[in-house]
Amino acid sequence: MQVIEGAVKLSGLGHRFTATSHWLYRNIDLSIASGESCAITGPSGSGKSTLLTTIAGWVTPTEGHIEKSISGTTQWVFQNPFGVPKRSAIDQVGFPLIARGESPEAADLVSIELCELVGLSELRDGRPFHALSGGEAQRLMLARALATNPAMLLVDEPTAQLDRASARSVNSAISAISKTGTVVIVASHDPETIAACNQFLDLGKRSHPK
Ligand SMILES: Nc1ncnc2c1ncn2[C@@H]1O[C@H](COP(=O)(O)OP(=O)(O)OP(=O)(O)O)[C@@H](O)[C@H]1O
Repeated sequence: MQVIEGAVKLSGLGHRFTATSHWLYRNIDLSIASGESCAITGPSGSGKSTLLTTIAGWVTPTEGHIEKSISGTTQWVFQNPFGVPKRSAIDQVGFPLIARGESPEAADLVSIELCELVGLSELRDGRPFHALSGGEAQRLMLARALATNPAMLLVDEPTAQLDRASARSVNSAISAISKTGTVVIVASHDPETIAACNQFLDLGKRSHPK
């Protein structure tokens, strides 16, 4: 896979939804280089998803700024895997490539390579999406997000619905993905996801100045 150079840098980032509401977070300085991963952790309501959407560019921060010296798309992977139940799992990974005009054969080759990266080589057997376990389906979502070679991958609570063994397989996949050169940022409560990342930001351990 192509290695993408650059970084995502947050400087003095702070957010509150209205001028009178409390600050979710302030004074966040963070730099995540291509090939690195960062876990954003903290209790429910501490602002993890808000920070992810701000990094994606969907929410304008109340203060501070975000500099992205990466070129390429941003992809999201959400907590609940979704796919077309009766289509083969491999096909789901290749959809974004076919949508871009790649041939089915070329899309299959990339899909198989990406499935191997996330520990799903066995999906070559053509099994349908509905036959996957929760952990397999979540890793398939990671593979699909990678199909368009994104510069940044945002992942929201990838192991929240999984047992420990499945969660571990997803955490290994996240670790493998960041090594391909994508900036990976994961919102998570899972200590093993946090340990699988190069750095972490704990929103629960920050003060909330007025
Ligand atoms: N658009 C919005 N307008 C006003 N308040 C919002 C908005 N979006 C989120 N909030 C509030 O901001 C706080 C942080 O929400 P957020 O979803 O970022 O937290 P979180 O840490 O991701 O929580 P969880 O772990 O439960 O997913 C919550 O109190 C939420 O209700």
